Amino acid sequence: MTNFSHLLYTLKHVDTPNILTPYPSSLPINFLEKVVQLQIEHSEMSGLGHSNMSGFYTGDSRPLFNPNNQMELQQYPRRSKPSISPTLGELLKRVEDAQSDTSNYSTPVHHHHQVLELGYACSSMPPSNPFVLSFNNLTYSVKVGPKMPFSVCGKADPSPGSSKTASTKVLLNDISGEAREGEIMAVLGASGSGKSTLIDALADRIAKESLKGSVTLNGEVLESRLLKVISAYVMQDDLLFPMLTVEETLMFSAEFRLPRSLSRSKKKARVQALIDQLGLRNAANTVIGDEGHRGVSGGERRRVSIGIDIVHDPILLFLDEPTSGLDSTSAFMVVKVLQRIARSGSIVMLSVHQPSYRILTLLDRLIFLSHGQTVFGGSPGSLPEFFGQFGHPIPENENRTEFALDLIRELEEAPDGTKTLVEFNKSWQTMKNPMNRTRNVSKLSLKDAISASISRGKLVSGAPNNSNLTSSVPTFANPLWTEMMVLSKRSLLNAKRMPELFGIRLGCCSCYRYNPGYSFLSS
Ligand SMILES: Nc1ncnc2c1ncn2[C@@H]1O[C@H](COP(=O)(O)OP(=O)(O)OP(=O)(O)O)[C@@H](O)[C@H]1O
Repeated sequence: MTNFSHLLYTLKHVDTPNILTPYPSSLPINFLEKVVQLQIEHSEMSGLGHSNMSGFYTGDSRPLFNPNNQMELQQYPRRSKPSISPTLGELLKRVEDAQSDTSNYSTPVHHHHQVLELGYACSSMPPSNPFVLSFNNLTYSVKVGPKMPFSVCGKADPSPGSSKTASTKVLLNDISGEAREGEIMAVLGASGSGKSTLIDALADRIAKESLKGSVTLNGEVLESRLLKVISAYVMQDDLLFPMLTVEETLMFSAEFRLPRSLSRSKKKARVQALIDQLGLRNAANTVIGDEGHRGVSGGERRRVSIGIDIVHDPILLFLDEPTSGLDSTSAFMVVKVLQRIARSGSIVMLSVHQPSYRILTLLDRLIFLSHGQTVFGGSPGSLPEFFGQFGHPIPENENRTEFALDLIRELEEAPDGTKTLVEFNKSWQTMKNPMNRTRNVSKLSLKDAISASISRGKLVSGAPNNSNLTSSVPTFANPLWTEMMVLSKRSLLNAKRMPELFGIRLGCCSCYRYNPGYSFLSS
């Protein structure tokens, strides 16, 4: 068996599919060495070695995939305590261990895998100080109405009353909540309720100056640069190259985002692992496709999009409507993958329009929005109690979220709107959790928590272990020329497989180039 097929074989037979690659997109080239150093320090401190592998298999032992690498849909999720899934570094370590076990014992094999020698034994137990993302009193408003006063050369139109009728639209109004490592928090609400705006606000994708309130991770305000390194944002639209296969697409992402110091074979191994984790084994060699070319299904496409963004195993994962446009089975599979990502030590925040009952069972916390205000915040299990006490008990056998969303819509049409529900939610929150604002129980500082996370195999930060995280987070994993090369190679490969499109583009470029020149000459 070749090394590569052995890797695949082993991946199929390890107990969990949660295989994420632990290198962030924005790591410096020397980051790897820092991680190695940290890992060595960690293993020295904990005294852990290969012999501790046995403890590694505890936690959620339910397989996500069946032996044929299809996503296991029959195993209907039971609501239980969040379990821990190993990180990609841990899984690859297993693979490499398995490889060395089956190799010739008399020949010492020197795998250069110290990068992957993470504190894997830690995964057998949940981290005692998980990451806690808190957002408090988030308020965001924009100016709407007539255009900004006409400005010439940066000077505003001084005519009186030119901006008199401009009004302010509040998109988020005093939103608070808390999301924890290992959990999926879902933002629900009707169209236009502010779901995407909230996700954007948390992901630092709207102007900080216009956003009031605070977003903290483990009690510390998140700097934009640090957030970039430890988070990923998956957009609603899948912007993929149609003529690349799933495997090629993920490989280009790995080459782009993972540091140059990581060998190509390791990147390949990570992509293979990611393919299994995303349940894309059967589609690995299928092209993405578009209107003119048959390709992967919508659900597979969405999972490829997610894979591209999580190739670096982020701590925070934001997704804007990851299930939109998918049938219920595909949507469930996407959220199931997200649950595994969360269980590996991430916080997953997503917006969702109307989750099915099955999807609801995968979500840990919900926030319902109405016109930018919170009308419910809590676990899916507390929905019946909440609406029961509000005087609108959810009938048995009724989809809880559908009921809640229908009721919210009805209230929105009433003269008083959702005011009573907003007020009721506030008093409910105070009653259920009087210490709401101080529930951040993580005793670790953000820097230590990130270091601990790295030592578990989630290589999430480009910051050195012993430096000021917020001031020295580097931005890019690879130099510009490497990125340019990867992007060009990707475009060329796609164009080569679509010669007709390539010809049209070439024709257009020639026209654009020669037309102005010809006009200039003839004038
Ligand atoms: N820059 C802006 N200026 C004015 N209004 C805006 C701006 N951005 C968003 N809005 C409005 O804010 C409201 C919330 O938008 P948002 O996209 O967050 O809603 P949503 O709940 O995600 O909707 P959907 O489910 O349809 O995506 C909408 O009414 C939208 O029109």
